[in-house]
Amino acid sequence: MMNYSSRPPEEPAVHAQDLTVVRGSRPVLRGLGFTVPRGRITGLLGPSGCGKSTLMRAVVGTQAKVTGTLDVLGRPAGHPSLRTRIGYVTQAPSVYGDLTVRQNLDYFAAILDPGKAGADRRHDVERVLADVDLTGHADSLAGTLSGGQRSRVSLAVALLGTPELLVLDEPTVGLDPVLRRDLWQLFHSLAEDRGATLLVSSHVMDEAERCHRLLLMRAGEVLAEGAPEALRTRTGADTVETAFLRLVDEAAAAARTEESTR
Ligand SMILES: Nc1ncnc2c1ncn2[C@@H]1O[C@H](COP(=O)(O)OP(=O)(O)OP(=O)(O)O)[C@@H](O)[C@H]1O
Repeated sequence: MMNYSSRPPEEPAVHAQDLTVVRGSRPVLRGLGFTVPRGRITGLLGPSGCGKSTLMRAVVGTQAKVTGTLDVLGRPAGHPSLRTRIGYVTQAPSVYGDLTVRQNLDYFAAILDPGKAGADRRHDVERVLADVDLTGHADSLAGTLSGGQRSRVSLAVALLGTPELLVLDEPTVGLDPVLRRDLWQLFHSLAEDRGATLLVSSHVMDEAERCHRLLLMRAGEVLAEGAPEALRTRTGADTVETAFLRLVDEAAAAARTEESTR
């Protein structure tokens, strides 16, 4: 299988220090420090509005008013050389409804690498169709697909360039359990067989166990990072959801102590 990453695995794919993002007039990410290891699936988990999409936008270089350090694949986030090395799938599927699935992929493949020979491009399109299990729908108009199928077309677009880093914003939202399981299997095969790094956001805590590593976020801050098992052990919890709630309580208690000693 194709290997997506040629870098040593010990260098993190993403390294953030004192990362702050202001949206409107308000800081929505405040002094974050974290790493995303290469070749692993890192889950970005936290409640709605805690800043997951903002953090992902900062990583892919589309977010304004970012300060602090944010290095991605060894370059500052947003560096032009990163464009072809990162695949980004937003929450809103970005495909043309009046083109078939294959036409969408042909179109994006041509934009991504205009110089590529037609046969190689067709090979790429067939590969990503198989990856997201849409070969049987290749000639359907994208506009006639279900929401979950359209999301998978967006994911296929992101896979066209064999990116080293895939940033997926809530990719399993609204999918039935079978499709969710299949997508997680694909994520694992991308990481384990091809060496890709995945940063996947979710506000569903039961997806946490499917990740190698977690960044737990709340209100613009990273509460904790580590493997699901380590976070459960550290907090004496049975599930990541309970671990998260204990970490929230711990953070609130620490804030009260700090307040009372001022
Ligand atoms: N365009 C904007 N202008 C100002 N504030 C914004 C804007 N977009 C988002 N925000 C604020 O930034 C904060 C973080 O939003 P963000 O979309 O990153 O959260 P999220 O964790 O991804 O939420 P969800 O899970 O609902 O997608 C929220 O408080 C939100 O209100």
